[in-house]
Amino acid sequence: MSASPKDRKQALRKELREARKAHDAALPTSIRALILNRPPAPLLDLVPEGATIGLYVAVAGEAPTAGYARYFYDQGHPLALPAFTDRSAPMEFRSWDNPYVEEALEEGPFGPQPSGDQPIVVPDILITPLVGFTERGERMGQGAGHYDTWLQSHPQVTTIGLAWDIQKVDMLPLEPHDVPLTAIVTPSRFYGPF
Ligand SMILES: Nc1nc2c(c(=O)[nH]1)N(C=O)[C@@H](CNc1ccc(C(=O)N[C@@H](CCC(=O)O)C(=O)O)cc1)CN2
Ligand SMILES: Nc1ncnc2c1ncn2[C@@H]1O[C@H](COP(=O)(O)OP(=O)(O)OP(=O)(O)O)[C@@H](O)[C@H]1O
Repeated sequence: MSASPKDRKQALRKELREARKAHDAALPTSIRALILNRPPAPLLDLVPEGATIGLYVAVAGEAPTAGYARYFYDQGHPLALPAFTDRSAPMEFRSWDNPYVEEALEEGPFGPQPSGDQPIVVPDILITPLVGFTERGERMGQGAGHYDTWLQSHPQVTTIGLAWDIQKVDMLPLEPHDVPLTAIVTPSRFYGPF
């Protein structure tokens, strides 16, 4: 019997997480500071004035978001980050006051997140982490279904995947709940809008 999409995803996820880590670790510090430092013009074309931008705080291996966070903040956009009340709670977004101040965040079950005092918001533009993508806008994440579940109840949101070029694959095992992206940005290319 051939493996199910879920099993094939898990195997590919392991491979791509390792590739992503190795790629990131091999980047010279002086180069890393320049990469994905400012959103490219085709991304800005998708962002209305005043739109709330959902971001993520990158962990080791992930495409960095600090430059985009500061850029959008400087342009007057409200920012938001994923937040969880506990490990089994669904993902929500809470306001991110100030991307220049690290202490503004507290430790959540999946990393730094805004404190529970911050209002819950719905981003208009969502910049998502990913483990793998295709040039057709298909996305594979960490496998917890956090983004797919949230996006299913917020289908109007514009979703932008942020990734290293090496995370592109020809095919992803897909399941019916997988929500495709509006566009993808890598250090060398812009894919979409689809
Ligand atoms: N930076 C970042 N923030 C994020 C996500 C993400 O992928 N990256 N999420 C995405 O949904 C949500 C949190 N959900 C997560 C669910 C599972 C794992 C996870 O399994 N992590 C692995 C390590 C992965 C690696 O080595 O790259 C682990 O803990 O073993 C991480 C986050 C929201 N915030
Ligand atoms: N819309 C949904 N409704 C209910 N469960 C879902 C939904 N989307 C995903 N799931 C659950 O989450 C599990 C993981 O899904 P999948 O492997 O597609 O996650 P992913 O795309 O890698 O992660 P994410 O969406 O967090 O980035 C699925 O097996 C499923 O049980």
